[in-house]
Amino acid sequence: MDTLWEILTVITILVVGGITLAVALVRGRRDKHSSPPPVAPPARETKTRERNTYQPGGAAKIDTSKGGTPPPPVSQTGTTAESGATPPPAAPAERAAKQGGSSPMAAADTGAGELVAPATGDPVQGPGDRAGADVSDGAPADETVLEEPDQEVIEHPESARGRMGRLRGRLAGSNSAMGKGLLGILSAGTLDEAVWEEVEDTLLGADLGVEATTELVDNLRSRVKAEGAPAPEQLEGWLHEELLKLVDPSMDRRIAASRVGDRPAVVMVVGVNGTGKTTTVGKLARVLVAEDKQVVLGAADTFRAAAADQLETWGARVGVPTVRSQREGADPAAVAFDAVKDAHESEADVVIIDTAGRLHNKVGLMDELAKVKRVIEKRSPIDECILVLDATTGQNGMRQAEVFAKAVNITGVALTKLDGTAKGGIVVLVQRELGVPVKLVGLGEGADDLAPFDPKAFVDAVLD
Ligand SMILES: Nc1nc2c(ncn2[C@@H]2O[C@H](COP(=O)(O)OP(=O)(O)OP(=O)(O)O)[C@@H](O)[C@H]2O)c(=O)[nH]1
Repeated sequence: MDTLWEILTVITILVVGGITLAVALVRGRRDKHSSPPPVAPPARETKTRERNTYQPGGAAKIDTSKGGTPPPPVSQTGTTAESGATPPPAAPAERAAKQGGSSPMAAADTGAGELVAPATGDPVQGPGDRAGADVSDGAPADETVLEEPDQEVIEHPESARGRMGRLRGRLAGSNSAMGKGLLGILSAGTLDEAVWEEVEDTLLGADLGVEATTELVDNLRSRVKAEGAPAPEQLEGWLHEELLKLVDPSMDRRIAASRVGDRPAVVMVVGVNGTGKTTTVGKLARVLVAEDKQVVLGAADTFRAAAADQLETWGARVGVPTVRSQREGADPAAVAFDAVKDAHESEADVVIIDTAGRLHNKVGLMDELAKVKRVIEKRSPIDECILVLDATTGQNGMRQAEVFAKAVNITGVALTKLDGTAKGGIVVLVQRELGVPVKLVGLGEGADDLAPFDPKAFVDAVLD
């Protein structure tokens, strides 16, 4: 009997133990399931960057085919861009490894030459020479952010088509004084030595430059000599022809803003501060958006924080993203590099890089621009380098142009503030001195007051 009890007790203990174990196991599992899940890294938000859907009415006038092999079809659904909040910056070391270069950039402050601010004539200066403090060449280390525009507030920029026609009044307003003056002098009576001198003075006063002035007057004199005293209309016709010859309609004024093979076109914009550089980049973005181009802006003017804000605002108005640094004084080459990278990844048509126009001194600025150029070229060739010149600055502007041309390979000029000067002859002077065409002209402060330069419309406006 005792044995029976013992067996029953053992069985009971085993059963109770088993049940307890089972309950504990079940609880344990439940607890495991109800515990908070491990914190997963935030999913990378991918944002579809939609193509700007604005369709310009009629054929756009600006020719953006330069350098562009026919663009491969770009997905209409757009391409992905990294989260708008945080950029995709690779770690500095990773970037350095990828890009190879590591030699520190030499300090650039040699104290040599200064650029002069166009409006004030003051030396342009800043708090320090950033180039001297830059990180290693080719290893951009500053964090950049991609500022995606708010798609709901997109403006529809005016098509470039016929802009110069609309803006002709502005051009004529200040420059037709020269044309009228010339026609007045030439039709006043006998074409003697005094008249030709007066013609020369008028042309020189319009910043045409000595060489072009002499050429134009010599040609006119030869025609008069060969064909006898002309009627005023004939003389006007000759003047028109000779001026047009000087402006040179044969120059290639296309802007490289179409995809080149399987990559975006890269446009770098340089110029002294105050010439209208950032404004021109913003206006150019609008021109390209009006032509249904997918544009990315790079705010590599990190010298002044407000410049990046200004650029971002221009971009946001037309749905164009801006790659920028939040830090004033960040490495501009890093920003430029990341902008080009973003444009590649988002399969944009073109990336436009705004650069600084002011540094401690000329040498520092030129070294920085040369570095920006070199670093961009580690990722992509530069297809266009546009120098922005203020038309009102005359010879000073020309000196600036020569300095910039030594640092970077200028491929075209944007001549701003032509609305506010009677010195339209600078178009000819710039082209001759630099050997590159004026491609764009700024004719006002309005958002759509930038026009592709049209030699005939220009000469018409001057002589009408
Ligand atoms: N009248 C006129 N004003 C212009 C034109 N283009 C630019 N401006 C004005 O010139 C001023 C300077 O323009 P910005 O674009 O800030 O010049 P910036 O060269 O970028 O100068 P920083 O940012 O200081 O380097 C602004 O007030 C513009 O509105 C133009 O074609 N005509």
